[in-house]
Amino acid sequence: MSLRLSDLVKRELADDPAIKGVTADSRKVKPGYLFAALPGSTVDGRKFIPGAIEAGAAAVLAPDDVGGLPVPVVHAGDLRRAYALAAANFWGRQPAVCVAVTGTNGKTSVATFCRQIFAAAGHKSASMGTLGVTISDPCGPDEQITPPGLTTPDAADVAELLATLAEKGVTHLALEASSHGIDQRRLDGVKLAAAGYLNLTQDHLDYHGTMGVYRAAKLRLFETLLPRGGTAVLNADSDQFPAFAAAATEAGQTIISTGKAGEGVRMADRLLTPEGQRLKLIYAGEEYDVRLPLAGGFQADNALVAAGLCIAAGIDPAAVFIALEGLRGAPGRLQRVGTGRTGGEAYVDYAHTPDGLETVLKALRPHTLGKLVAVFGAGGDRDRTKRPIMGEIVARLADVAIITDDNPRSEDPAAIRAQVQDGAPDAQNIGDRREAIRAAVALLNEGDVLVVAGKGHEQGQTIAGVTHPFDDVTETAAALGLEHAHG
Ligand SMILES: CC(=O)N[C@H]1[C@@H](OP(=O)(O)OP(=O)(O)OC[C@H]2O[C@@H](n3ccc(=O)[nH]c3=O)[C@H](O)[C@@H]2O)O[C@H](CO)[C@@H](O)[C@@H]1O[C@H](C)C(=O)N[C@@H](C)C(=O)N[C@H](CCC(=O)O)C(=O)O
Ligand SMILES: Nc1ncnc2c1ncn2[C@@H]1O[C@H](COP(=O)(O)OP(=O)(O)OP(=O)(O)O)[C@@H](O)[C@H]1O
Ligand SMILES: N[C@H](CCC[C@H](N)C(=O)O)C(=O)O
Ligand SMILES: [Mg+2]
Repeated sequence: MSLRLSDLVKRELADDPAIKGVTADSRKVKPGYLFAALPGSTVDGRKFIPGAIEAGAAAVLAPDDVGGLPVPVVHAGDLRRAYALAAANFWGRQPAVCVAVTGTNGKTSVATFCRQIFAAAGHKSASMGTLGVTISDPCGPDEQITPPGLTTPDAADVAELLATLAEKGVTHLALEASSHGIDQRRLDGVKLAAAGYLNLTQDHLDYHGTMGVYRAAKLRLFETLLPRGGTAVLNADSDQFPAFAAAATEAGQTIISTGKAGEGVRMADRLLTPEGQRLKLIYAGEEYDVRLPLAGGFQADNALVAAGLCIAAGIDPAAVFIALEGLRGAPGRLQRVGTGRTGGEAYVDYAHTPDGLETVLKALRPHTLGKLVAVFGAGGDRDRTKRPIMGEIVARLADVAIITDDNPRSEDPAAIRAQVQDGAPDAQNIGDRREAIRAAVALLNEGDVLVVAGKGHEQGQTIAGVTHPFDDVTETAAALGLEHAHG
């Protein structure tokens, strides 16, 4: 079957060429492609129309009149949405059941939990997000089909990946909806059965400007992306829960609220155990006693949202709660690395926001008989206003704070560290991350706990536009004198 431009943009067209692909990047255009000329945040895609046509573009999607072109031009007010819908129409197939999750922190954890629960219930499943795309086959090993990249990929990549997953027999997909991704319409072509909301705390103000605009981006998942009749799974313990519940109600969705204040999946009790935690959950009047093999109250919050999404996706609730007992944490999220030569435990975690740091340090405190040591930093070319707040939180909640570099990107690393230090005047300041990790490990004794925060699974340190290989787990294990990190 050959698709015409009119099939993609759903309009009657006099000039209706066959379309062979859809992209917003002129460098990816091949003969017969539809090129979407998106005015971006750094360059104006309209600049690349001549190059795209030279490369063989058969049609152009543009925001306004771009003047006499030799190929048909389709205009759209909401161009990014039109681009996402055209890509979805081009690629066609999607896994039968897609669920999405948003929140400042915890999206990757929830997406990987959903993938595991779906697989435990016998479905070929996948997750898409910060860690890339991973498929779980109930009868075989996991398969990673794309490496880590954007949390929510470009709309054409999303459409192609969904078609690839459906082709591979994946029936259940959980995807991360970043605020950038929702705002830039990267998910507008995805047919969602359910959507989850975790929390809204400070991050990304460089992009959104204010918390109100940031919140509006996340609300759009419920206002626009999740259809009427879909299920909204909402963490009732978040202070922003009322706004998300109101949006879901307004949009005609069923709500499953979760957490201590939840009425859908309610956490009636939580007990710390050496293996993780024991949860008493109430769902539809039934009580479930769940041994969650993960540390940290935040992982219980994430597990409940994942459970709600899987129930909304049609999985038998009893099977969902049993599956929680087999969950593995996402790599680099409160991942235990090992024990120091003179005792103490070291963890790698991905906390890179004020609330993430506060949450992980509070989660580790009950496991710390001695001192709590934190190595952390803040990313360059990202929200600057979060830096001193992150410093203040670590200075308050850890016993030893060591500020180091975390992807300074194009910024001066020492200037970023100084901004973090504004909130943590007494913290040590060691720019070189390897040296900072070694200094922290050297402090460890029996009963102490170290968390190396901010990079989690990342495999590189980006300095002045160059990414140098760097892995917190490997570096921490080496500093501990271990050959391999223990899980
Ligand atoms: C600020 C931001 O989100 N930018 C993303 C956005 O870029 P943009 O639309 O502003 O693009 P631009 O660079 O101004 O270019 C405009 C247009 O010209 C096109 N172009 C450009 C050059 C050329 O030669 N030819 C050409 O056609 C581009 O493909 C684009 O369509 O769309 C691009 C394509 O999808 C993304 O690669 C790019 O991500 C940049 C690299 C990025 O770093 N994004 C981060 C901040 C991000 O999106 N993070 C979120 C959140 C993570 C979290 O939750 O913490 C994520 O989902 O990963
Ligand atoms: N529910 C939660 N509440 C607060 N903090 C959390 C929660 N879940 C995870 N965290 C913290 O945030 C870190 C990142 O978790 P995760 O990768 O699951 O979040 P994310 O939303 O996918 O992040 P990103 O925005 O980079 O994609 C964890 O390592 C932990 O420190
Ligand atoms: N998705 C997040 C990841 C931040 C990870 C941290 N290591 C950093 O570089 O700031 C972002 O792009 O803001
Ligand atoms: Mg993520």
